[in-house]
Amino acid sequence: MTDTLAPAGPFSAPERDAVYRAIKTRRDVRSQFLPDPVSDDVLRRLLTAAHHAPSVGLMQPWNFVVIRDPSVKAQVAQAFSRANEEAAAMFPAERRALYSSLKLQGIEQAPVNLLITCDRTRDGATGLGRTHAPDMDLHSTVCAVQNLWLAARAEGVGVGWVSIVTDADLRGIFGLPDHVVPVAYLCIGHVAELHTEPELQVKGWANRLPLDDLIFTDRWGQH
Ligand SMILES: Cc1cc2c(cc1C)N(C[C@H](O)[C@H](O)[C@H](O)COP(=O)(O)O)c1[nH]c(=O)[nH]c(=O)c1N2
Repeated sequence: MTDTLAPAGPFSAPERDAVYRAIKTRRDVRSQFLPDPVSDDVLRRLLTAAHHAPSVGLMQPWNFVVIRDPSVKAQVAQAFSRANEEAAAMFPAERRALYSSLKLQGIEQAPVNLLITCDRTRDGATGLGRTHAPDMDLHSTVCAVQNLWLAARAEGVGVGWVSIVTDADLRGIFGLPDHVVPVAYLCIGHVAELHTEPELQVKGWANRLPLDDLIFTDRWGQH
């Protein structure tokens, strides 16, 4: 392949603002999905964004299972309900009521669901960059999720990540072979409004931590 270099200076101010706007106004969506269909063109752009994520050794371990069939969504919704009941029981009583009041998925409301998987064998047992860090394929797949999530914000499309479901249920519903790991189950649909702060913050579950508390210098724990 011919090697070409492209200019790599900073974006123009409006372009830069747009990138930071997508980052800051992206939200996890559970309730705001509109019923409008997500066109094949939009979905293709989102999947293209995901597919341009960095990956260890250029492994590209992801696959994208696009789900529109209501009967498949219903199976995932049932799996969520089972796991969510178990989850609620794990919290101390004073947190349990708040937990149970939270809406934590939009599986059946969202027109499209997407399962993003990681094929752990795509690059052999030890691809470049995984010889001593075998989980880098999973981390790469998460990079793809985040690319999609930000691209979706720019498209006016909301994304909600549902992880309150067992791997075993996802494996069974989607027929995943053993070497394929379910990484992200996403609910996707157009949105007209988004919370300006994380919904879990609005509802009193958790707060964004001060950035300066999280920055260390030269050594973990050293401010
Ligand atoms: C790996 C992973 C897994 C989940 C999530 C996120 C991520 C990164 N989030 C969304 C999460 O609650 C949300 O990102 C934070 O509360 C911050 O809010 P915003 O994303 O900024 O709106 C999430 N939300 C939810 O309602 N049900 C869920 O099962 C999950 N699971």
